Amino acid sequence: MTDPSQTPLPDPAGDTTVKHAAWDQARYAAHAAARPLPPQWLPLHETVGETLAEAVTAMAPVPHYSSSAMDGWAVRGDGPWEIVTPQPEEEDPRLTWARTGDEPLGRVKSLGDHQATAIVTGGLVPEGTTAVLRSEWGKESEGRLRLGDAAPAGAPAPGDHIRRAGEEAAAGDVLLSAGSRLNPAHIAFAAVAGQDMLPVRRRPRVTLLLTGDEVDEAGVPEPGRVRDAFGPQLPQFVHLLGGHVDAVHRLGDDLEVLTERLTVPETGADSILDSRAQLIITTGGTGSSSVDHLRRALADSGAHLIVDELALRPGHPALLARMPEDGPFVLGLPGNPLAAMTALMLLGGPLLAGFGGAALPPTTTVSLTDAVDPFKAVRLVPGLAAMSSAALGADPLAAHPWAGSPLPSATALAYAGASMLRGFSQANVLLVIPADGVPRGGTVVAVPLPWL
Ligand SMILES: Nc1nc2c(c(=O)[nH]1)N[C@H]1C(S)=C(S)[C@@H](COP(=O)(O)OP(=O)(O)OC[C@H]3O[C@@H](n4cnc5c(N)ncnc54)[C@H](O)[C@@H]3O)O[C@H]1N2
Ligand code: MOO
Repeated sequence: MTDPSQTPLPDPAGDTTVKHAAWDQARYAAHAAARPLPPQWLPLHETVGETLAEAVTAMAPVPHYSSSAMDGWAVRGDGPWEIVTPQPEEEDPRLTWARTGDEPLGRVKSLGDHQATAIVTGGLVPEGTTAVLRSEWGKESEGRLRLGDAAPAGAPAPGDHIRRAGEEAAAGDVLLSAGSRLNPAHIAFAAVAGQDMLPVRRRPRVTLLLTGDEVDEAGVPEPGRVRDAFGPQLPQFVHLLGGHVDAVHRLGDDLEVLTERLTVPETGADSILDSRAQLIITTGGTGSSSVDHLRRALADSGAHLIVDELALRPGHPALLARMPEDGPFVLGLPGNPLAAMTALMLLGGPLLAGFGGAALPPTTTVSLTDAVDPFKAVRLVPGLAAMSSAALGADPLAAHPWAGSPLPSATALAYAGASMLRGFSQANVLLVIPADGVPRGGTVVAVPLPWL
């Protein structure tokens, strides 16, 4: 396999800056920088799509009582059976006294030999019940129940149509494991197992600062202006990576405004140093022109640079910093749209996973359907891989390097310039293409996009 980075990984505890980080150094340093936030308990209906922080166990046996699976009769022993009916609750005279006559009379609590009592699906079976006879197979007359003509020989077999308490799970059984991405089926099962709230990974609060005087929010812009590629999608992209965007500010290109936004003290409803914001993502202004102010604003505010530029294209001016005194992290995404997306994947994804206490998001290995030309630097190229998310985390080369199983194939997509989105719009991975290029059939690392 062609591995473009043989450089040592940074010390996560170090106070150093990784300059010109290789793709894997960037991921590692960003992941190691975040301290996991404590899990958050949410009501069941708010947990779909969230990641379970701890295993979920059954609060009680599932099902928690033995019940009938059919409408019919609970019976004990062989027929014919004497039909018994519910009697008033004699122990409590107030219940008998208050009855109007139409109300149900409680239930038959136990059956003697050759007794039966009517039961509906889901009904609690009386003690001593040996089977449930479904309504189609029984015939009632003069207080007795017999097998009808439709009943097969031997019906009902012992245990027929009884859902036994605990047959699905015992109390304390692990039903869902930590790290599961919760779907509606998980929630339904947790509910019947008696859970009301689930512990999920906390999503760090993210503030977006979108810079650029030339950016329009709608329509087709005049020449010289650009349509905003970030505002409409970055909150959702951040959500897919494990964060929650709760504030978006558009700043234009102004050093003072940017510095103020990065450093306003923790007062006022509009503050971005509000204790809820763990990460500030900026777009644009990472360069060194007269209208690019991010680096200056960070230096003026005493921020520490964790990653200073990436040794690849597009995305090279990206940075990851931290405001002083354990303030928020600052992820500086370049203004070029594809450069911003590659930097978000290499720095933002791992950082947000680290906040959630999750492992570094896996990469995988793919084999290229076509050759890719050399370039002056390592490139991240949008790619379309013939694989599903099920294959992730099970990189065939990493798991079984000796097995020689076929790798998923991937195609490097065209329109992959730093300012372009056409290739990215068709991609499900970012391919790490070494500067030497790759021959047809060559293997490369693929960084899965969160919609793979
Ligand atoms: N002399 C040099 N110039 C540039 C270099 C360099 O090394 N030397 N690097 C180039 C690379 S690579 C990148 S990436 C960009 C970095 O740009 P900035 O982060 O400073 O971003 P801006 O200058 O503000 O904008 C760049 C480009 O992106 C467009 N942009 C900005 N915001 C948006 C948005 N919300 N939606 C769509 N497009 C946006 C902006 O209009 C510019 O076209 O610098 C290169 N230059
Ligand atoms: O590296 Mo720039 O970030 O090519 O787009």
